[in-house]
Amino acid sequence: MASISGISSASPTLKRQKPLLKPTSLLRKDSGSVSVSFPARSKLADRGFSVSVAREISAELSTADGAPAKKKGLVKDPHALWRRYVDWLYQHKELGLFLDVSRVGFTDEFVSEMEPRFQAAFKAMEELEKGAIANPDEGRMVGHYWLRNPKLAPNSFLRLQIENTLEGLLKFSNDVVSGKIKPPSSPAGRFTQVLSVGIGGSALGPQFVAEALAPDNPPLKIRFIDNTDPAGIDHQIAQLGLELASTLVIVISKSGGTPETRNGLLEVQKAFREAGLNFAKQGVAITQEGSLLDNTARIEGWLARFPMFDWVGGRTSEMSAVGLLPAALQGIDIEEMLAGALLMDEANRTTVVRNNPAALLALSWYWASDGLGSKDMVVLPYKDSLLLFSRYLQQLVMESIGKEFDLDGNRVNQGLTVYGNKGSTDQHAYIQQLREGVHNFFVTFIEVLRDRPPGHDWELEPGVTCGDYLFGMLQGTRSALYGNDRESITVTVQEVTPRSVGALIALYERAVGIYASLVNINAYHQPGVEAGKKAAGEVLALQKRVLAVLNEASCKEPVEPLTIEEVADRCHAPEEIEMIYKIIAHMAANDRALIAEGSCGSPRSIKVFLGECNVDVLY
Ligand SMILES: O=P(O)(O)OC[C@H]1O[C@](O)(CO)[C@@H](O)[C@@H]1O
Repeated sequence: MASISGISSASPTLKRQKPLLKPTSLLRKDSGSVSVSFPARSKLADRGFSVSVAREISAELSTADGAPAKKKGLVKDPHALWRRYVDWLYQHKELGLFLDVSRVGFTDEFVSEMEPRFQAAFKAMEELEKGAIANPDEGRMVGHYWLRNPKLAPNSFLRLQIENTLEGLLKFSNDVVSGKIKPPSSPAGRFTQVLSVGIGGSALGPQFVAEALAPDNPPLKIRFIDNTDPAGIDHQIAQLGLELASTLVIVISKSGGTPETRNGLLEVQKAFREAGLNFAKQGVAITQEGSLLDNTARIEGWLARFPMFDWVGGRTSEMSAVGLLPAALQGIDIEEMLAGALLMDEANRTTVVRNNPAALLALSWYWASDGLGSKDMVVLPYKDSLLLFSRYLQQLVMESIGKEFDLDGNRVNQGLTVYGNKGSTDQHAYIQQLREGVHNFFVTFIEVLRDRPPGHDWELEPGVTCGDYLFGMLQGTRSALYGNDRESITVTVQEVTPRSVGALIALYERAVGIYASLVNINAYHQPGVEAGKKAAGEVLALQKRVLAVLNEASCKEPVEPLTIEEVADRCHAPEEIEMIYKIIAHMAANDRALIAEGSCGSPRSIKVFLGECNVDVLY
């Protein structure tokens, strides 16, 4: 199998004992002085990849007079700043997209120092696009770039898979929208609603795109179940009401075994049964071939199944069936989304950093956060329809970059925190802190030049429209933050269209990939989330033991209420007493356990039993 040149595929766990280099004094950029020293220089420095190298670059970059480059501070002279703006402004003519990194303070020396690392990242990206095992821990190729340009796929089998899936989902969505494919027993005579069941990468892209691009009156309206919260699920089903009969349920899960999604499916199927509806005739699965979900859908004869490919990660799946099918059903032009992404990918293939928008983003992130995630990325789109972009980017960036080990097995605890909502709304919330409070962030403004469709604008005061205010708020905040040494990036698009949204997604997917190479981590796996899933499984297993113990005591004559200590002892899990208390408190809050004595506020006082004895499970 191919592997990316220059990147070791060694298992991270093999070398985890390596000591972490710790700065002996703090890096203080804000105070205008940088003071960092290290107990030892990393052996990896020469390899041009590791986090310790990032620290060294931050610390050692020198100007002609020997002062650290970062000590220079931000350019403030208006003429020099204008020159910097013009010099660094990136424009993608065809997409009408601009990227301004002039308000990030990287120096020319820094850019030169980073050049070899960028060239290595470009090489790695080239290998990835050719089909290298770019996700070594999972032994997987990483192929989301092929989705918008199937000719790039490393073999004709994969190319055909992509093309056939796209063709199939376009036909399916056309048939649903036109009413050729219809629900079996709806008075509407056609599907009117989509209920999407999925979580994480199987929800965030479709949610973002729906909010950004769905027309005011879509052919099918979309709702989401993206959690195992029973009340949230009930709310979605209740909102559908009688329209459940004309709801197309799309269950999305790459693995086909994610518990939250399975629970959502079971809850929806129950609602269908209770309404006397045949779920299979209204169910669609998007999952890997042969997964549990795929097999269920096949055996139960669901309306349709679409593949999720092994080589597409959840957080980069918006241009696969995961994102495209829900979008198409809402009347969104998915071919335009793909075209925008393709154009952006092409631009991101240049190996000249200043002409490569994704590289410019990665460069800015690296500078602003010292290649260590020392500053958070606040994403502020000044456009309501882009509200969910920050939430979408949160997963894309944090699940990709937030890693314990680098590709050489060194413990690095990398990350880049992303949060934000929208402007100017957030100016009336937390931007007070950004301007004046703790300096632990940089901002990305997303600017949309077109305020509203042509012909609808009016001046709400002489010479000023509503959109002018939005523009003014963005520019004012950018200036005010910079005036207080807060760095920012601005991405500008003409309009929020399928093409520009496709381009934005592709821009950030690539920036994440390049940044991951710069800091030498695997962007394409997520070992950390497994720990939480495993622990949740253990809690549920313990709950079953607690139930069995309570059931046995509750089947006695007379019923024997138990203290938490007694339950823990009888479960042979005295060390789990706190968790047992929480399990019992949760069951009591849901009327599944009854408190005979005491109250949950004082755990030692409780005596608990079950309202009913279940003789079938007595052991
Ligand atoms: O599509 P699936 O397999 O249900 O996974 C959903 C999400 O869960 C994660 O695996 C994290 O638990 C994400 O990476 C993924 O997008």
